[in-house]
Amino acid sequence: MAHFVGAIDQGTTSTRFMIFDRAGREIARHQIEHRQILPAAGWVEHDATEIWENTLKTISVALAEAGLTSGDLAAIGITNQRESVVAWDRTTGKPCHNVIVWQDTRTDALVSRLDAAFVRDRTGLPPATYFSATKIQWLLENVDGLRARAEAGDVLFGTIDSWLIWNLTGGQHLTDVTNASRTMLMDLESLQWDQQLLDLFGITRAMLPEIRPSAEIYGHFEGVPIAAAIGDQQAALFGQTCFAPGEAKCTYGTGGFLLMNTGSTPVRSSHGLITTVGYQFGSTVTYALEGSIAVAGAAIQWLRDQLGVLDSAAASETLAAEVEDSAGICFVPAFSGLFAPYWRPDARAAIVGLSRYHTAAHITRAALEAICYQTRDVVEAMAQDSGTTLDCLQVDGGVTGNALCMQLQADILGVPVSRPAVAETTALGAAYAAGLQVGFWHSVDDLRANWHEDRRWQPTWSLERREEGITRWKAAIDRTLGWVG
Ligand SMILES: Nc1ncnc2c1ncn2[C@@H]1O[C@H](COP(=O)(O)OP(=O)(O)O)[C@@H](O)[C@H]1O
Ligand SMILES: O=P(O)(O)OC[C@H](O)CO
Repeated sequence: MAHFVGAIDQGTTSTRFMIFDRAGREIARHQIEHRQILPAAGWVEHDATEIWENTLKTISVALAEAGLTSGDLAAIGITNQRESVVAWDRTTGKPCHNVIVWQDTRTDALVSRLDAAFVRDRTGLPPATYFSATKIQWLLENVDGLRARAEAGDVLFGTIDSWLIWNLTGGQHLTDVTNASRTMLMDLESLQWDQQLLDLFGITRAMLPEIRPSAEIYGHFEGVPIAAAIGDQQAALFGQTCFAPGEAKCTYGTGGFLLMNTGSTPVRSSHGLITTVGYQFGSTVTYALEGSIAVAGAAIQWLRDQLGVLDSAAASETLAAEVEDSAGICFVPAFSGLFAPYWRPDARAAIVGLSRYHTAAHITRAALEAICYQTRDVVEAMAQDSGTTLDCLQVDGGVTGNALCMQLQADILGVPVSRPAVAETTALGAAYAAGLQVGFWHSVDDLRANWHEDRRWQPTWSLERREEGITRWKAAIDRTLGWVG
């Protein structure tokens, strides 16, 4: 009898395999970072083979460390960084190019030619370099011989879920609907590839995977059913047990992503949010509104890796705590332009207000504040679009390990911030979806009972201080616009 469920969480910076028991408790995990390949300004790539090898390794090490074998797993769920595109050879299974990552802005010019109203209406997405369609178009137009091979049926495309399903199951070319909803190629109502969009980007249907619900048996790996695939932010929504309309969470990883469950109908945004599929079980579809922030923890990574002012991401908390505030500076980390709610590809990052007085501690504190101000911007847009004002923000993801940042978030939002006991809600959500599919869990009520609060931060700033900060932040945003393009 299998007592556990496993989840592969293939994120932007690392791949982890986690094992959960029936109470949703973590039994084991193994995590491996992969290389961030930055070939030119604005370009971000990963090595698909490295990601696949890391996936295999994390599964075997986590099982070994827990003293388990694959036979102890009732199912495996997959969750993944979304939008990033892989192209691979159907016969050899070898990638034809590096993964073009969601943060990559090389397709700026292709995006600027799109009819924004048409794309938004069909897909729920504002045209942006963020999504998969122009990345596939770029590969077809720029990799020698790729279009001819793809049209002959020799090359397959997919997001990371498809790449992992293909490798784990020995050749199933499938994707789940939440990932498909991020490609800018899927009709949000029919949940199928849209022929007009395929024609627009020069993509043929046979190059793409079949779209399937978020939970079903896609195939087997070492005899274990691969029973769910779900984009990482939607998985976190599920792992945070936001099953009812109006329930929302914010995940702070490389980027930041606020998602609100909107029930069985797609809610169209008029305030700069995305309409997306939350999850699909059988024929029941749940939609979500999403505020996507391109750079959250990535700003801390940048301070660590590019500027070298931090030894580790965690050191950002101690350094930022050395000063009482950011002494009037603002850091807008628009490295990939600005996503929600601005959608300005022409923005680039800036630190404004600097004088000789300022130190690395002020800049680090401003980076943490930027994560929180960006989140406040999307919380505001969410309230305008959904008519629902959050009275508490449920949070998760790597950055939530930073207590100072979460205190700043409560201060800047003016509402409490709550972190669950299992902060790895992305992996947990994928495990939940897979476990429900195979009957390991029986209903979402079982899952709700597993949610426990670990820590809550209460707002401490006066309204005046909050408003002053927001005004300064908006002025800083204005200064980043129109820098490129
Ligand atoms: N204590 C911390 N303070 C601030 N940022 C952190 C902290 N720990 C991790 N991070 C940031 O969180 C990100 C990793 O979080 P994770 O949820 O694993 O992201 P992803 O799924 O995008 O790979 C990195 O960008 C890292 O810089
Ligand atoms: O890998 P993460 O957690 O930063 O998530 C990336 C998102 O899926 C991009 O849309």
